Amino acid sequence: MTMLIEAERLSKTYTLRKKTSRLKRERTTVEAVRDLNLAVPEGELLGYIGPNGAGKSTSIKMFTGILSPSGGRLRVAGLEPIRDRKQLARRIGVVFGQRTTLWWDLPLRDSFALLHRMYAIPDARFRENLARYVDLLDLGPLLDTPVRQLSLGQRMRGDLTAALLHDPSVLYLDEPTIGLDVTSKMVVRDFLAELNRERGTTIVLTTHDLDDIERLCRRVVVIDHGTVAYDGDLAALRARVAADRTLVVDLVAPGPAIDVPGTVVTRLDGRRQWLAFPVETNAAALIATIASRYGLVDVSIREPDIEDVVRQLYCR
Ligand SMILES: Nc1ncnc2c1ncn2[C@@H]1O[C@H](COP(=O)(O)OP(=O)(O)OP(=O)(O)O)[C@@H](O)[C@H]1O
Repeated sequence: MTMLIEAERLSKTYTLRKKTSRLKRERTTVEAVRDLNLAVPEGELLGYIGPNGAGKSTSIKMFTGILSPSGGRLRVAGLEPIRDRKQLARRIGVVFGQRTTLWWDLPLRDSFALLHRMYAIPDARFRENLARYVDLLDLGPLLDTPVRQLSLGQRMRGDLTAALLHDPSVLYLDEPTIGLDVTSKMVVRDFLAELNRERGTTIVLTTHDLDDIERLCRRVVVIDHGTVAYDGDLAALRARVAADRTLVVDLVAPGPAIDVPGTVVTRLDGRRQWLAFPVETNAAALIATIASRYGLVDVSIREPDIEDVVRQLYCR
């Protein structure tokens, strides 16, 4: 199996200089990525998820040759990202949901023509790819529209095409469905699934939308505190940590975390507390115990969903 991304004990430390007085500056360091091990084979559709500040963007910036690692070993498509970044640029595509790589004032068609030149894509291949993606993403009627006049969903379809015209082996997507309506999300997801299936493009997908993961990814890597907290399939992740249900409790007044054996408070917000408890626990008995010791106003039970699964993984 050919590995497209190989990271061994990869790390990145940021150094910050903070002004503490008029003359003094203090140096602090942030270990954004530490000892990260990851191997992504060709053709994978990988969900790369984790809480805010976990180190996802930093690691992806290293995978794409934008940031140099502080330590460890990294190869992408057989290249060393920083040393070989020009060669690497031809092998990868990047889409950021929050930003566009297209030229704001130019019609889509002209942005694509510029990319044709920048990547020196052979004419026939450019024409063939453009026709294919314009058809799949229904961009025909929009080719002469300036990017600034496109809706978010239309722009995302344009960005996906722009990232793929040069036939990259790996496509990195950062929140590709953020802000999109349900229909546009479906278009993007169907397109990515087909791209991976038909062309074998390796996809690394970062998203906070767990529906994206559920619908697309066979394998999930959870990053936490700069390192891999879980690497495996989604079903096994769910099985590993989803054995908990959540009791949402409203108390008469805010107070300390409820202390009842067999439960763990996972969240506390004013009068409301969230308690994780194993599926096999008798919920009625648990509620009765809490009611006998705390001033209870309301309770509800939530079955585990994938967000809980990830949150519980972090808690552990
Ligand atoms: N340029 C920078 N200088 C200093 N610290 C940084 C820089 N970029 C990121 N960090 C810090 O590194 C850590 C990892 O950040 P990173 O952006 O990689 O996380 P993330 O998982 O992508 O988060 P999010 O989901 O919020 O995008 C955080 O503590 C962040 O504050």
